[in-house]
Amino acid sequence: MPRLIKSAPGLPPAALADVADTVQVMLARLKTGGEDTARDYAQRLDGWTGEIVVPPEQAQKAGKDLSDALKQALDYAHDNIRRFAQAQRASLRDIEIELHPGLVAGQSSLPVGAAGCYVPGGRYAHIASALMTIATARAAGVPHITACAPPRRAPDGTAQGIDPATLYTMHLAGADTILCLGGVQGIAAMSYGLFGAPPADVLAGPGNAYVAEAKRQLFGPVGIDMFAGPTDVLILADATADPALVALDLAGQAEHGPTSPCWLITDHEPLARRVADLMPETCARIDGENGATARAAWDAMGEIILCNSREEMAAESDRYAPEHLHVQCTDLPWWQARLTAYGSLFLGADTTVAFGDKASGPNHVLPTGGAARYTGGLSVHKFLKTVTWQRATPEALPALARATSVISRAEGMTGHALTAEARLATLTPRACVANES
Ligand SMILES: NC(=O)c1ccc[n+]([C@@H]2O[C@H](COP(=O)([O-])OP(=O)(O)OC[C@H]3O[C@@H](n4cnc5c(N)ncnc54)[C@H](O)[C@@H]3O)[C@@H](O)[C@H]2O)c1
Ligand SMILES: [Zn+2]
Repeated sequence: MPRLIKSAPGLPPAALADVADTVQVMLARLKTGGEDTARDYAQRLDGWTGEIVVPPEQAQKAGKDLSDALKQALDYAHDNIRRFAQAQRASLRDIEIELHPGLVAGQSSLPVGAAGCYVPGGRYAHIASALMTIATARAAGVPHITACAPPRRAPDGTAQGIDPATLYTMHLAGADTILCLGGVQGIAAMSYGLFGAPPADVLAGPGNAYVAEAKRQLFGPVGIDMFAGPTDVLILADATADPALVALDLAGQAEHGPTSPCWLITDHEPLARRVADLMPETCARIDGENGATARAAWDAMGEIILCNSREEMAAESDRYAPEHLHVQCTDLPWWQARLTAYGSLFLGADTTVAFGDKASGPNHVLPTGGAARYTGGLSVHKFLKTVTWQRATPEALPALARATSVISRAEGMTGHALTAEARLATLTPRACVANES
């Protein structure tokens, strides 16, 4: 049986009901009040009274004050993320099959007409998120991409436009319309087609509880990538792992926020104890407020689980179904073959989760809170529809129409039977005989 070396006391029950109620009221107001209501929320919640639509020239110009090092890093990350998404798209092949003589059916992947990409920006400037959603929608072939991000606050509290690096990246990744709008009002503007953008068919991108709840409530008339909660990470480490590096990887991801779970599963008790000892000083290595955030997340949400074997470790990991799963053990092929529930897998001590968060290629928008049991992360597939088609010629009709007629009558659906039988009636006796023989 696995044993807890450090347990997670958790947080006081979150006011989730409040978020749901707030979002419901906001969406209803935004639906009727449109752009005026969106502007009103932008002012009230984010202090923003400037233009909502950012012209492409302004987005491009936002790059001029960025350092060359940042622009090169963004180009590197964009190239990896775009090429990974393009390879996903290329892996999808249309199919066509002759099921019977005269009966042909097929399947194609078609992009949605318009995507809405949310780029979060309240606490941090999530520059990489712009690449993850927009470049992926572009690779899927979506003809119109709207992207929104909240205005940032200057140190004196006054609202300014979208963070310049984020804005530049939204343009770089290929957004057609950029809105300076955050939270529920941003999601609603993209979904309802405000400010000149076409209404989104799919909404994608991470965000805080208000953003996630707005997407959840709008789902139905509009598609969403997934419902995302606080980010989480799980590290699997054996006796060969470096405790200092494991502690740093846990603390580094705990920086996301005080509600972000970070778990360590190991079969080596000295490692478990050493990491537990190292965590406070490791969190303190992270500058300023972020160090305190990581420490709060570790204290409330961090867990260390000691298992008796690697089989037990793998089973326990699958039960957690983490968003990010980092294996710092020997025999990586064994782990890759064995593990079945994760958003994205990071194989080996050299492959830190931050690589995937920022620059390596596979998407960082991933299922949280155990949702990796039933879904993977954001990919071109979320912007594509798998549609089917079929064509029947007279040669197929005797068998096909008869089967349809018999099943329809057995179901009591006479109208359906009649439509099938009418096709049989169009056949010349010769065709019928030819097909029956
Ligand atoms: N899993 C991932 O792939 C991933 C990547 C990047 C970011 N994230 C997540 O994105 C989130 C970013 O959150 P954030 O808050 O910093 O930025 P955000 O952009 O998601 O939210 C900011 C907006 O929240 C709205 N808001 C704030 N308080 C409100 C209130 N009381 N009522 C109504 N609306 C309110 C404001 O309109 C503001 O514009 C984090 O939870 C982070 O973990 C996840
Ligand atoms: Zn991260």
